[in-house]
Amino acid sequence: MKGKLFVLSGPSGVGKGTVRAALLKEYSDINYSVSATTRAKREGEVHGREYFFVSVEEFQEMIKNDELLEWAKYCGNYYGTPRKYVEEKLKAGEDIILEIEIQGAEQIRKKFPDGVFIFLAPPSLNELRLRIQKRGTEDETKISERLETAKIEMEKMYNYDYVIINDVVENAVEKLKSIIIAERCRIENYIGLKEGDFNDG
Ligand SMILES: Nc1nc2c(ncn2[C@@H]2O[C@H](COP(=O)(O)OP(=O)(O)O)[C@@H](O)[C@H]2O)c(=O)[nH]1
Ligand SMILES: Nc1ncnc2c1ncn2[C@@H]1O[C@H](COP(=O)(O)OP(=O)(O)O)[C@@H](O)[C@H]1O
Repeated sequence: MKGKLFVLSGPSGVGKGTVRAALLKEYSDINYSVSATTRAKREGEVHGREYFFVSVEEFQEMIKNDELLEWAKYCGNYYGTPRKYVEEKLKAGEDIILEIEIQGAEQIRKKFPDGVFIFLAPPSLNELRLRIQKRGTEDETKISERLETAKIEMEKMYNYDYVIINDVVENAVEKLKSIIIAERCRIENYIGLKEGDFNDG
């Protein structure tokens, strides 16, 4: 069985990282694709764990060499998904989750129409501002920029397969798990398999 591609998207500060980390604690059989970025490393971030932190030149080289499945410029920095890891895992029958912004998700949708696209939405824009402020990783100018971007991003919600409103983290994680369980049970996954091939417990 080919692996499934899950794409978690939504505005900055909505809680994608928080929800994804909680999911991965429980679902060790989902692989997280670490992105490349040109943005400055935040305190506590580790190269190869949160991101592969690269220079603009290195990022452009990756684009040129077709090493990225998708990439986007977001609030002044480049972000992209390394192709090799994702392709290898899917081919090996393992599931992958991408946590990316909206423009990147649109590119992935074109390349992987069978992917599962999940939009994480804030309870309100005001709550979104509070979350970004509380996280304390951006100054006021950057926060305003992200909030302006968020307004445009919210309009894209209807292009997704699922919407999860991240009111309480535990509830959002439960919903994400339910989506993953349901998607793994789809009849399409079993077409062409023989009884002896059923191995998902
Ligand atoms: N298109 C794309 N977006 C990404 C990728 N990696 C991260 N992002 C998104 O880029 C945006 C900014 O990320 P970041 O600077 O880490 O801020 P944060 O998500 O608010 O913590 C977020 O919406 C991320 O989900 C990627 O590989 N491709
Ligand atoms: N459901 C929630 N309720 C309250 N705060 C949350 C919730 N989900 C995430 N947060 C907080 O909001 C901030 C942004 O979350 P984060 O996961 O970094 O968002 P993103 O990855 O989408 O930018 C963090 O400080 C996080 O602890």
